[in-house]
Amino acid sequence: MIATLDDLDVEGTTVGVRVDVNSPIDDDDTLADDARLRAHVDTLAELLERDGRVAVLAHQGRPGGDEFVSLESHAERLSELLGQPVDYVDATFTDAAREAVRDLEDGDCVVLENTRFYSEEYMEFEPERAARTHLVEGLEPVLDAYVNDAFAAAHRSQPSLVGLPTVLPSYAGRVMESELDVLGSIEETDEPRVYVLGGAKVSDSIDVAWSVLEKGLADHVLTAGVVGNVFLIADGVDLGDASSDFIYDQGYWDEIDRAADLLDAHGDRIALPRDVAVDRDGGRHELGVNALPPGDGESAMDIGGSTLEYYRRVLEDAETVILNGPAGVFEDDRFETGTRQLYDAATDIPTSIVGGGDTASALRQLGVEGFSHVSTGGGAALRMLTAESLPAVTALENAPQQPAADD
Ligand SMILES: Nc1ncnc2c1ncn2[C@@H]1O[C@H](COP(=O)(O)OP(=O)(O)O)[C@@H](O)[C@H]1O
Ligand SMILES: O=C(OP(=O)(O)O)[C@H](O)COP(=O)(O)O
Repeated sequence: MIATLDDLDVEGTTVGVRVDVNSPIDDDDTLADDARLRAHVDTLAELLERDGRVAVLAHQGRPGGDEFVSLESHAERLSELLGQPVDYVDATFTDAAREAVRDLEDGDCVVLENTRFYSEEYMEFEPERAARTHLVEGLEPVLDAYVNDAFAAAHRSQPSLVGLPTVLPSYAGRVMESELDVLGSIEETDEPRVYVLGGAKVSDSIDVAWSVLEKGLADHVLTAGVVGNVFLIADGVDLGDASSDFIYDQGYWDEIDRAADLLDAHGDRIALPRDVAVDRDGGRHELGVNALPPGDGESAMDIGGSTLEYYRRVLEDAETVILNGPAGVFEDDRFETGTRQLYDAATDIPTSIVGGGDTASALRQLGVEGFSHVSTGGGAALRMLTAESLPAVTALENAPQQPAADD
C-alpha cells in the first residue's frame, strides 16, 4: 500500500519532491519543451498551497550527453507555471543545498541542482545501499518527508528514487498516483484489448509482446516502426540493406530471432505491416511487402496506407488499446502519416492508453488528442505493461510508516 498526498500532513513540513523533468534542451542549454514540467504542476502547487516547504529534486540528461545541463532554466519555467517565485541553487546535497532547504518558509519552493551531476546518482543500487550515498545522507537531515512524482524514472534504482524513501516517510505524488492507477489496472480494462508496439525500443517492445501474449492480455499485437521492421525481417521479408544496417547498428540484430520465436508461438495474434514507405527521389514512396526489397539505400521509414487500413479494421472492434512508440520517423513530414493516422484511429476506442516520451511529443507535434491516458513515462510505462515491479514504486511500498494526516 502506497501513501499519497492525502496521507501527508503538509503544513510546515519540508518535503523533498522527486520529479521527472528530463526534457529536450536547446542549443543554449536551456529547456526546449516544458511538457514534463507541466505534468508536475498539480503535485507541486498542492504541496505549496497546503503550506509545505518544497525542495525539488530531478535529473536532466545523461553524463556526457548534449542534454546533460543544469536545472536553472527548469526552475525559471517552473516559477512561471506555478505563478510564484521558485529559487534555484547550484548544489544538490552540500552545505549550500542544505542551507537553501533550511531557509524555506511555508509555501516556498527551491529547485536543487541536477542530481546526476553526482556520479552516484547515475548508478543502480539496492535501496539499503542507496540510503548510504552522499545524496541521501546529505539531504535526509533537512527533510521531513519525501514525495516521489517521477513515474517516468521509476524503473531506475538510483539514490534519489530508492534511497530517500528508505529513510524518510514517503508518499506518491499525483502524477505517480494516476500512472499507477491506470497502468497498474490494465488487466481490468475491457476486451478485446489491442497492443500497438512501434518506435525504436525493440527489445523492450518484444518483452512486452511476449508478456501480454503469454498472459492472454492481448487479443492482438499490431507492430509498426522499427519494431515492425524487425518482425518483417523475422518473417522472412527482405527489407533491404539500409533498414537491416540500421537494425544491426542499433544493436537489435539478435532481436530478429526473438521476434521469430514469438511469431512461432503466437503469430496468429501478431499483425505485421503490409506495406512500408521509403524515401525515393526526396518524396514518400509506398511499397507493398511483395514488392520488397526497396531500391539501394532506401529504408522503411513508416507504415503504408494498406497497413493503416488493415490496422484500423482490427482497432474497430477493440474496447481497449494500449500504444507505445511512433509508427514511423514522425520527425520527417514525409513519414508522419502512419503515426498520425494510427494514433488518431486509436482515439475512437473507448479506452486508449499511450506510453512513451517520444510518442507523447509526436502526438503534441501532430496535434492528435483525445486519449483516455497519456503516460509521462516511456521505459517505466513499458516495464509496468509487462507487470514487472518498478524499483522506485517498491521503495515507496516499503517506506517507513508515517503519522496519519490531521485533516
Ligand atoms: N521505421 C523507422 N525507422 C527508424 N526510426 C524509426 C522508425 N519508426 C520510428 N522510428 C523512431 O523511433 C523513435 C521513437 O521511438 P521510442 O524511443 O521507442 O519511443 P518512446 O520514447 O515513445 O518509447 C523516433 O525517434 C522515431 O523517429
Ligand atoms: O526520460 C526518461 O525515460 P524515457 O525516455 O523512457 O521516457 C526518464 O527521465 C529516465 O531517464 P534515463 O533513461 O536517462 O534514466
